[in-house]
Amino acid sequence: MRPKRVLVKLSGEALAGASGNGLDGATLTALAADISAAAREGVEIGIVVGGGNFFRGVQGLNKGLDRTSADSIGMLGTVMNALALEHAIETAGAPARAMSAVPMPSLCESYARKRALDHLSNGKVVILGGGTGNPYFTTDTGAALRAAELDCSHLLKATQVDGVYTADPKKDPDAVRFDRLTHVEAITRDLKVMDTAAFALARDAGLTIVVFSIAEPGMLAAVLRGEGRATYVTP
Ligand SMILES: Nc1ncnc2c1ncn2[C@@H]1O[C@H](COP(=O)(O)OP(=O)(O)OP(=O)(O)O)[C@@H](O)[C@H]1O
Ligand SMILES: O=c1ccn([C@@H]2O[C@H](COP(=O)(O)O)[C@@H](O)[C@H]2O)c(=O)[nH]1
Repeated sequence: MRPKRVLVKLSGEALAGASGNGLDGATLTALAADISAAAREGVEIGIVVGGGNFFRGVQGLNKGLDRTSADSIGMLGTVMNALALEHAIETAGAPARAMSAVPMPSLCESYARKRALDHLSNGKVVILGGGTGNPYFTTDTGAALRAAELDCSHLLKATQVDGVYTADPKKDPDAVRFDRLTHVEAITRDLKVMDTAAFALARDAGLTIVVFSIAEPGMLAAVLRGEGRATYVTP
């Protein structure tokens, strides 16, 4: 695979390193170095970053928050991650621009498709915070949406596991890994590595999803070369 433009869904939880919470400096630096190296190979890279290291909306429900407020807090977490990544990627040597789906102009640029496309074609890594900008969604769905509207050929899910399994491999030691499957199989088997809305949107947009572990250094560049351990979800 030598794509022109890709959308990476980067796990928020991965930014926390071993602590599992917030931002870990060494982890952020290592991820930024990988992203910057991949960008230097000439691929246009958009990133939708998750927020699992700060807050997921469902956690707020246990604290008595209503869903909309809880999701708003979750979206703010993803913008914090986008700002941290923007700085770390620029420090690693690639130009980067954070944009937020929730306008907060004193902190970063608001998301607009044509501006994002301009930044990408000018060689900037574009980091998209705020998911879709709406409650009741996830950053997986946001990633599928942005991949479709930014004309990306691939949605690369950079996460904590090395592919899609028959069940969550963190919980089920008997889970079996797929090298390849279709969007319809992922939906009908209810595989929770991404939510159903994200799989459905990716299927409708004809996007190939590549699921791989971002914990392994150099994996993003390897996946872009069509190498490395990953599961391919294809139409
Ligand atoms: N069938 C499955 N195959 C692979 N992983 C699965 C499966 N079912 C559940 N998972 C879990 O899904 C996780 C990825 O989902 P999720 O998007 O919630 O986390 P993330 O990538 O860390 O993003 P964030 O932290 O930003 O929310 C994996 O780490 C894995 O534990
Ligand atoms: O479009 C969106 C995207 C995200 N949220 C909220 O943010 C958190 C964190 O995102 P993850 O995808 O779980 O990493 C999510 O749980 C939602 O609460 C949102 O409301 N809308």
